Amino acid sequence: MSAPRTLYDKIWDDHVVSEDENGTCLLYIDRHLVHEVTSPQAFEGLRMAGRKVRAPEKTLAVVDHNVPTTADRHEGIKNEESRIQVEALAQNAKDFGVEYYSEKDIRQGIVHIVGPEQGFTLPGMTIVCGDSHTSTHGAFGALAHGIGTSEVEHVLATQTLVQKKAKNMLVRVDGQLPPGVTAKDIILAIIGEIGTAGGTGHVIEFAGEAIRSLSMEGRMTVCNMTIEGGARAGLIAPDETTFEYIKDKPRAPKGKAWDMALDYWKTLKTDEGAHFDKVVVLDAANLPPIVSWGSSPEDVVSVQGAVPNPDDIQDETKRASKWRALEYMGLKPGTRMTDIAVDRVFIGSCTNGRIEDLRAAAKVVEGKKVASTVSAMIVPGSGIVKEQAEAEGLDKIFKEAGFEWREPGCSMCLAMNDDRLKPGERCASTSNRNFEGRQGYKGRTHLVSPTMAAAAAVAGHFVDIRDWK
Ligand SMILES: CC(C)[C@H](C(=O)O)[C@@H](O)C(=O)O
Ligand code: SF4
Repeated sequence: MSAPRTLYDKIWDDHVVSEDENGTCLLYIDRHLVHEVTSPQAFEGLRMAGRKVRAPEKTLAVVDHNVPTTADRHEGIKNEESRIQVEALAQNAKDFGVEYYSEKDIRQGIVHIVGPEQGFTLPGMTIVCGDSHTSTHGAFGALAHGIGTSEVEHVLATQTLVQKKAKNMLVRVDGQLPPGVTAKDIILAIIGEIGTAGGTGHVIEFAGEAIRSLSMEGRMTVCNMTIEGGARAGLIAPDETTFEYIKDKPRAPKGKAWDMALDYWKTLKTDEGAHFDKVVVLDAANLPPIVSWGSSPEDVVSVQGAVPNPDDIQDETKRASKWRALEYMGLKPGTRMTDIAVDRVFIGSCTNGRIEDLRAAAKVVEGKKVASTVSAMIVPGSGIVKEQAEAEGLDKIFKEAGFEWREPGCSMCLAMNDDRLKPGERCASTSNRNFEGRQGYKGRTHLVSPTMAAAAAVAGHFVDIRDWK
């Protein structure tokens, strides 16, 4: 009998092409997602070396970061810099024979929403993209992580990646989530617990009853933010929920190929007794809805809590950095989270821009109005999400409540397109990063779940969604 292995061990072992004495491996890559920000130099490198894309059929390109979300897309992109980046990807995809979803394609959207939606993301695969939130795809039991631009070039040219194996970490969330508490709160709580460096050097497998009970959308939210906990990738073993989600996706295997794939996918779980280098256990029943207060995703507190006092921190460097965060955020220790007023609300991003997120938010705002002091918008994660939401009438609910209903893209998740916070503006955001300037110069970001963001839009300040009527 061979030694028991983790899910990560299994996927890793199945993809090692070669290994040298110091443990550096060449790993086969099954799927490569490409967006306009991190690919131009990579394609240029290929062009200069006279190389081709090794496996165009395993590569998929889509524009997301730079596309405007307001304009009619047939009018073209007005912002010069954005237009150049978008056109470069279109040209590169054409020159190298890679499938490409342009801003006019219904399948266009945020790369991490598009992959799963198309069935391009499947269990047991190695998946890379020149983007840190590639960890999202780990929700399917795929080994998925972000790579840099020189690695993008390497994968385009060879369909392999040079990698050293990471350590195994287990995060188990036992029990059931209370009503009003979501996948977003789980992952914010985990990062609050382990810190932004807690997963460094590890691949995290998420397990336990609360994780098992999540939909695929919820699992993607959890894995999406694994990178914010410092880990290389996040993984959730595939199960019936996974298979059900994948079944009729355009690129999912069909017929006999489906049956064979399913047989393999069912082996993708950690063996009993497999070794984890680090283990963290949380109880779902104790989790509240969470709001971030600072400029790091680890700066989190229960919505029932208050802005903490950095003076309570022992470590001098950390204390100074948290004071700086409070100054940036324009907050004082002791302020109750529910007393913090917001100017903007952003519901979208690869963390929470999927159909289920929009359904949950719509339920909260139905028949209500966005506060007069707030400007709020909904940005579906893809054209398919947008279409589905409109078929269900969610757009009407949002528009009647006073939300803007936008075109798909990364939007205000990061200040790379026209959607930005103005200096000093405070935003309840369903995205994943709250660094200084992330949503715009001097903008103030509070990370929350879609239902918490929706409720804040109506109330004008944070509210405990568990009290919502
Ligand atoms: C622009 C891109 C390289 C970046 C990333 O790697 O994650 C972005 O998507 C982000 O979320 O900060
Ligand atoms: S939505 Fe945000 S986090 Fe996701 S890929 Fe786009 S910029 Fe990065």
